Amino acid sequence: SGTFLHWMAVSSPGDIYLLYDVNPPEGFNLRRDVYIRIASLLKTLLKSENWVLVLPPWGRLYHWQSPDILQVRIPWSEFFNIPSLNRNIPVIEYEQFLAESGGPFIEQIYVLQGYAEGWKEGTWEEKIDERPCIDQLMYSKDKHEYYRGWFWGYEETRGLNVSCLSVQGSASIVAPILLKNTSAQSVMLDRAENLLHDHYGGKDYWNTRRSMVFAKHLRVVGDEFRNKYLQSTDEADRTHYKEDWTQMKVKTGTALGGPYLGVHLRRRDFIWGHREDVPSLQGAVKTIRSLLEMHKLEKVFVATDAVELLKKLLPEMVRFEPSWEELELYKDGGLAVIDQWICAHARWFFIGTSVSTFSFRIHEEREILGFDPKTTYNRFCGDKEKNCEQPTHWKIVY
Ligand SMILES: C[C@@H]1O[C@H](OP(=O)(O)OP(=O)(O)OC[C@H]2O[C@@H](n3cnc4c(=O)[nH]c(N)nc43)[C@H](O)[C@@H]2O)[C@@H](O)[C@H](O)[C@@H]1O
Repeated sequence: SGTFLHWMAVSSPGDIYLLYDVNPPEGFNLRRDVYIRIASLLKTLLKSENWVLVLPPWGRLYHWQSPDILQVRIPWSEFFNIPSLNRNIPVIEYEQFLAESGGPFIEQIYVLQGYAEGWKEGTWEEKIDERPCIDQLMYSKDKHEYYRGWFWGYEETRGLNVSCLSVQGSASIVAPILLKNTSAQSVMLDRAENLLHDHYGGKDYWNTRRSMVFAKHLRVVGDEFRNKYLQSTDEADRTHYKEDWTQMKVKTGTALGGPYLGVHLRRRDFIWGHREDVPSLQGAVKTIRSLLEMHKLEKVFVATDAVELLKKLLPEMVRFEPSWEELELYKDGGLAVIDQWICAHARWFFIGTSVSTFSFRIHEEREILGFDPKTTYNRFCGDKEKNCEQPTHWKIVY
């Protein structure tokens, strides 16, 4: 329908589709990071040819274990605003790719991998070469010689060709191969997390990051929660948001935020291996209580993946607790977005978990909203951590 086209990039015959996927165990916010790297590659490709990025459907993520809801084949529009993404690079959802390309085939799949020989110490060079596959392929040929594999839960999708690329370098290093070595109309890069950022924290990085505007329905849920339980409104907090990210340029320090402390406490697979930089629950609660006292705050909003254990130690914490209907509607990904959105609006201040990309994405959201960096770049320290280095401040390049 017309409305549908209006929301998507309008691709034309002759466009080449770029698809990608990420190592299965990686989480939501690490995947958002990989999107930024791929967007950078797409910008490079667009200088020579018309490419369109096909957004890899969300699903079957290791961390999304809420029972009784089917979390597979989730389009990006459930979590992000597609027109905003499109103001940065041309993107379409997988369903649109299927409709347009007329068949369930991806012509060329490149599985990205490292070099079997590793790299020589002291010499870093960017390189990419077609090489034999090192690990066992996650694709297998069926009786028609088509490749079957995991295509985001789309059982009918097949690959026509699979080969491996050893790569050591940033995203755009793949561009020459995609431009010269292939006549395929659809190319997929699997294990795309093997590519590094072209320029982490640069202008292109930030343009792509700013274009990742959360879906409106999730922002509205977060805003209503702020208003109802945290006395926080954009009016009073000076956190006016513009849906058109190209117009969103706030002077640092102008956002006030709502009268609460924002916390992201990552536990689960983060405490395996007894990491020194992650606090015990008791340690974290001690820090939270002293922060509340220091800033004379009464309320603390907590985003965490360790709810039950924390409830006993910090009964007064405010959390977004979805009803079953809300969980079914927003899914684990939507709840992550809502948690992040609320943490991003805390006044004084936000404290996250060391090296968690979930926390990093909150830093960036606060940067976009215009918070004073002092209120943002804080993390919990391990109980016995000696040098508890705080997160780096990444300034937006407009
Ligand atoms: C150990 C590594 O950790 C990396 O995670 P890290 O960067 O923290 O962050 P993410 O890549 O987002 O993965 C963590 C996942 O756990 C859930 N989660 C964690 N904390 C919260 C929270 O406070 N609220 C809600 N609603 N959900 C939470 C959420 O589904 C999120 O996608 C992973 O990406 C890697 O794959 C690996 O597992």
